[in-house]
Amino acid sequence: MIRRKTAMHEGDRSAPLLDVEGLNVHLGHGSQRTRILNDVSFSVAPGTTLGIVGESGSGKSTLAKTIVGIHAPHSGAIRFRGEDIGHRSGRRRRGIMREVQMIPQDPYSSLDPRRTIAQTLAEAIDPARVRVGRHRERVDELLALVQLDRDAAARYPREFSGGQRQRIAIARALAVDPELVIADEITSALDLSTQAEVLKLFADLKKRLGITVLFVSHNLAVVQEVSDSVLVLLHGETVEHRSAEEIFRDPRAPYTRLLLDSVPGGPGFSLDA
Ligand SMILES: Nc1ncnc2c1ncn2[C@@H]1O[C@H](COP(=O)(O)OP(=O)(O)OP(=O)(O)O)[C@@H](O)[C@H]1O
Repeated sequence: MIRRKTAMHEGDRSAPLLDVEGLNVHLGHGSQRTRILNDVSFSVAPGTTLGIVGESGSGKSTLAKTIVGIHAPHSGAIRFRGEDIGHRSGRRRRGIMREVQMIPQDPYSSLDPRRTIAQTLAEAIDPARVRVGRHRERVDELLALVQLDRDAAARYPREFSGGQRQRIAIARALAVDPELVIADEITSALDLSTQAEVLKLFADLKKRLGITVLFVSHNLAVVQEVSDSVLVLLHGETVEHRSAEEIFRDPRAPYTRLLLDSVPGGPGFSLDA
């Protein structure tokens, strides 16, 4: 059964689920090694969404990948439910990582073309929570959650459109009942009307399941639709980090204003579109 996450945090709603402090990340090798993230700090309360915005190359994906353990921090802390996971490795880190799921950017390359949707989803299901005999039931439940028919289970990724594939990628991320979902540019590979559909689904799921989300996008208008607070990155540094309402009503940094001005059709991308 899909749980509603916020119920788990009734007792400590004020404690952040994710708390990043003074994060520095260096990438590359030898003399090519450069600082990609510089002293980045933020925290995310359970059940809320932090939008992370910035132009291409600002370090958004590096931040997401460092949180899920693909890159190691040079210094600083990444606390998940109070435990510093940034420098952890091995079983404990893998255990925590099941609770943090990333939805990748490109639904065309993120699904294994040789596996049916049922196989892809069943593989992601947590064996500790769902008995093998109940996998099919759980696959159906996940498909329903992302509004796909049951018969999608027996089909292969090539039989689906980009938007449908991204729904499947969302279902796969939700298969383990994660506490934190990192959505990395989940709509950027889709056309405009499909973007709106996937965003609407994602926003509904977020509300229904009470999951905590890091929503990464270069598009401030998209971020506005789904975020409670926003972190604006430029060249790996924090430009602005405030509530979404404040940032959109009164952007302080010139760079944030620039991002808002560059939104096609002006700010206010609507999920009702
Ligand atoms: N593995 C790596 N080794 C060296 N430099 C890297 C590596 N990955 C990313 N970079 C550099 O880090 C900077 C930030 O890249 P990153 O992908 O995090 O930005 P982004 O904001 O997510 O942009 P995009 O939306 O284009 O992915 C870029 O200058 C990029 O060239």
